[in-house]
Amino acid sequence: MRGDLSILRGQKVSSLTGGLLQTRTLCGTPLPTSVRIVEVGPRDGLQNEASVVPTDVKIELIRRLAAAGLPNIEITSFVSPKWVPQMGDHAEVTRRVKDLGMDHVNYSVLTPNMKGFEGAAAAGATEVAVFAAASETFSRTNINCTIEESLERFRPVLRAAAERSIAVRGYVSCIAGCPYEGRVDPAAVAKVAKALMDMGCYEVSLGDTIGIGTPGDIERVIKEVTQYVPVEKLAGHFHDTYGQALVNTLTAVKMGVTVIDSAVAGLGGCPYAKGASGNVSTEDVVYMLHGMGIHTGVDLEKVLEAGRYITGHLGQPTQSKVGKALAGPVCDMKSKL
Ligand SMILES: CC(C)(COP(=O)([O-])OP(=O)([O-])OC[C@H]1O[C@@H](n2cnc3c(N)ncnc32)[C@H](O)[C@@H]1OP(=O)([O-])[O-])[C@@H](O)C(=O)NCCC(=O)NCCSC(=O)C[C@@](C)(O)CC(=O)[O-]
Repeated sequence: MRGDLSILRGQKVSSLTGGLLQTRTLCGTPLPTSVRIVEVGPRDGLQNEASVVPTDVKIELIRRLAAAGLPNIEITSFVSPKWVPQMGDHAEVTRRVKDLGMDHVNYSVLTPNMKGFEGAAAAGATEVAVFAAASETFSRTNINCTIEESLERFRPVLRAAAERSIAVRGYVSCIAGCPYEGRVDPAAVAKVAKALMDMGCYEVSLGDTIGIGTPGDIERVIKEVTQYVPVEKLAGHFHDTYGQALVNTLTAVKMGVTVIDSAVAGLGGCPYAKGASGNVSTEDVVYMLHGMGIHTGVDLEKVLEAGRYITGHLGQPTQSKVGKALAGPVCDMKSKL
């Protein structure tokens, strides 16, 4: 028997963009009224799985996430199938989401260079994401070029995207630490974030790729980055390797970040950051935000169902604390709350 989630349902936001009107507080800190969640499970979640998930399963997962009200879903990446075979069906996934009839959703795909962008555009992508890093060694390991070279590769992508009215999001990886270089200077993060904004990204997601940062680190990085990029243009992307992802999410939200990346069932990881665990789970983020009266427009029960669907397929337990709690005896307590 599952707990009664009815009090969490139906918290629709009138606008699916991040809320700027701050009416709630936490320990005296104003909080946003709404947060936009970017679901990265189908891409970040499945790129690191040992086996390649069948395209039909990916499409069904995306359908369920869209039906849960998630406004943004990152569905795949147009990278080399030799490097990341798990995303080798990128063109088919991109084409098939259009048949789902979920017009309220922005579907985005990763594109590291013009070859990726051309493939994405040919498959009908309407939003792409370019991804850089704040660490040289991670950049070389992940995308086989220096940070500067990666930015040079992105410029024509941004130009071509503008010509075709395709929106471009930017990522900066390793904002708190690098698996090869250790601690990363917030100034290095700010430099890359500013470069991505200057070339036309509509938003930059700050990725704690290896989940090593604590709230103090996240505060320092956001303070540094917001000297150059307005906080409304930032998203937080936190992995949970050290159990800090949810508290780092809260730290970002308290600092005014109103866009949070998360993955259903806490799936995720980067093939070039071995040992890093999944993203903060969408279920846990939605539970926390709704509990604080912050709207997301997401139906928690439906995300939980999507989580059960994909973990059932993968034969793995969910990494979502809420998912685990509601599958166990705690659910009886929850229904009495
Ligand atoms: C970036 C490349 C492609 C450069 O790879 P490369 O080998 O340097 O590229 P190249 O230009 O030298 O070309 C070599 C071969 O790759 C092909 N190629 C070239 N570009 C593409 C492309 N776009 N799509 C498909 N194929 C491509 C190209 O056609 C050629 O094919 P060949 O002649 O050998 O048959 C490669 O390094 C790669 O695919 N890397 C994988 C990167 C990746 O997917 N990483 C995981 C996602 S990032 C992440 O998870 C972090 C994030 C975003 O979540 C945020 C966070 O948590 O921090």
